[in-house]
Amino acid sequence: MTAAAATRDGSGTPVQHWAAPFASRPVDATVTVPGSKSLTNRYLVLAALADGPSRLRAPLHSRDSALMIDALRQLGAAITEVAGDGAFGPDLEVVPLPAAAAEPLTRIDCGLAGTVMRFVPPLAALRNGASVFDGDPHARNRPMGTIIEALKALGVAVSAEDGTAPSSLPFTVEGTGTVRGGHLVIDGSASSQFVSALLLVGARFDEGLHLEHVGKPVPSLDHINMTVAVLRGAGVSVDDSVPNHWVVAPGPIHAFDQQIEQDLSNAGPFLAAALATRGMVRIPNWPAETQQVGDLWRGILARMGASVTLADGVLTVSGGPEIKGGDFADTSELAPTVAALCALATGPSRLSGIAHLRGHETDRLAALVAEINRLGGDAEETSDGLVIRPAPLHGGVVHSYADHRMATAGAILGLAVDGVQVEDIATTAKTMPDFPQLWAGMLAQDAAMAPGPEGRGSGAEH
Ligand SMILES: O=C(O)C1=C[C@@H](OP(=O)(O)O)[C@@H](O)[C@H](O)C1
Ligand SMILES: C=C(OP(=O)(O)O)C(=O)O
Repeated sequence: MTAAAATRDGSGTPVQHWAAPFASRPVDATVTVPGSKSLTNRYLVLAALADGPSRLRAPLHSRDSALMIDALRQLGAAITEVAGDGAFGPDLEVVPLPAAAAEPLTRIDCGLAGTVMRFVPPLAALRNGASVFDGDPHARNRPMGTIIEALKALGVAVSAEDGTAPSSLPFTVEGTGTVRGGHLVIDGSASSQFVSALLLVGARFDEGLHLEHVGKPVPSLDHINMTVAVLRGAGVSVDDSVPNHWVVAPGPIHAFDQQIEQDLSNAGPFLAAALATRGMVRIPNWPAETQQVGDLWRGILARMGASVTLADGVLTVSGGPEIKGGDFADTSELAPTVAALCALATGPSRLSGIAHLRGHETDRLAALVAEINRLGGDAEETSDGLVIRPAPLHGGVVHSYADHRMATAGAILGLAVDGVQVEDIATTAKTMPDFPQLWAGMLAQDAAMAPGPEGRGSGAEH
């Protein structure tokens, strides 16, 4: 690792800084990124509930997928790594959860993974035993009330160790092996993952599930559409024809053999590098059709002034003479990357429809404002997003708040602003353990990185 400096975190532990490579010339690179977090963790859950053994080809191997694998193993699934063709690690074979015999208490570590803390508790309700859920310190701040209340409304006991009614981690799910299901009303406005979590298991409820959302709009609808698509692919009948209603018929979830698409959201920082350096980045194997929110990059980056083409499965993005600001609504998990580009834009930008980012890995709206402004930028929070105006940026430390997307946002800024250091780049392991190496590899293809006073240009952490 190129450790330019270190500060200490709240417990006094030194936190290393990563000297973000500064690009003295345009990048010109072809990049492949690891498998999709959202697809990997959905297919792992479905495989654990399926009617036979399943295989995931080219899945993501990262902290979030490892947490999901561990959680499903705790619940009784057998998951083994088998050699495959993926460039980023082995395939996975999954033997589903056994039928519900009485099982001893188990503990599930959710880390900071929203997919684990939201998707696994409903599964634990189908287990005949108690499961204790907890996670990283910040995980205890993430919204969980909707899933806890949903389970209780379904007749599943959820308790806290001190006997109080929990509204966040930690809590215990007292599974009995079966859930009746039926009509369930929730408020899914704090996270689409509440809806996805319940839909993923709904077919295994005795009466299936008619899920109804009431309240402010559910965010990140692309992720719910992804859930519906993977369920249908496994033979589950889902009716989503009425807005805010999803009807999952009871029945088997069929075992599958599934290739996992690369993570198009994580392709974002690399595509952003084309704009930040006025260069060109190509991503092969871009799916022709996908439910991933990252497919929105094609429109977003074009509106920011890039030339974007998708031909023969290769997405090519070329940066223009300037990065254009604009209005960007409902960018979901893409927002930190969009915000980093907006901080480099020549005109003002407004990001909206992302109030729920306050409940992500960190309060992303506050974190983006603090870190962009720390580098001399001009960002402010609105009720449901951000306003970012052009301002000359200077070097400094970008804090990552244990948030992988804050760290990669810092890397993007560092391409265009000399002297940026990113605190705790290793936090990118949440969804992309190889990020420092992939970033360095992208830049090495250009072989024109500016050597700087603190070892600029190596970029990789070892
Ligand atoms: O279901 C999923 O895989 C995800 C849903 C979204 O959550 P929110 O609806 O909380 O934004 C997204 O931001 C997250 O990164 C992944
Ligand atoms: C919000 C995110 O993650 P999680 O799945 O933990 O909610 C994210 O990856 O941007």
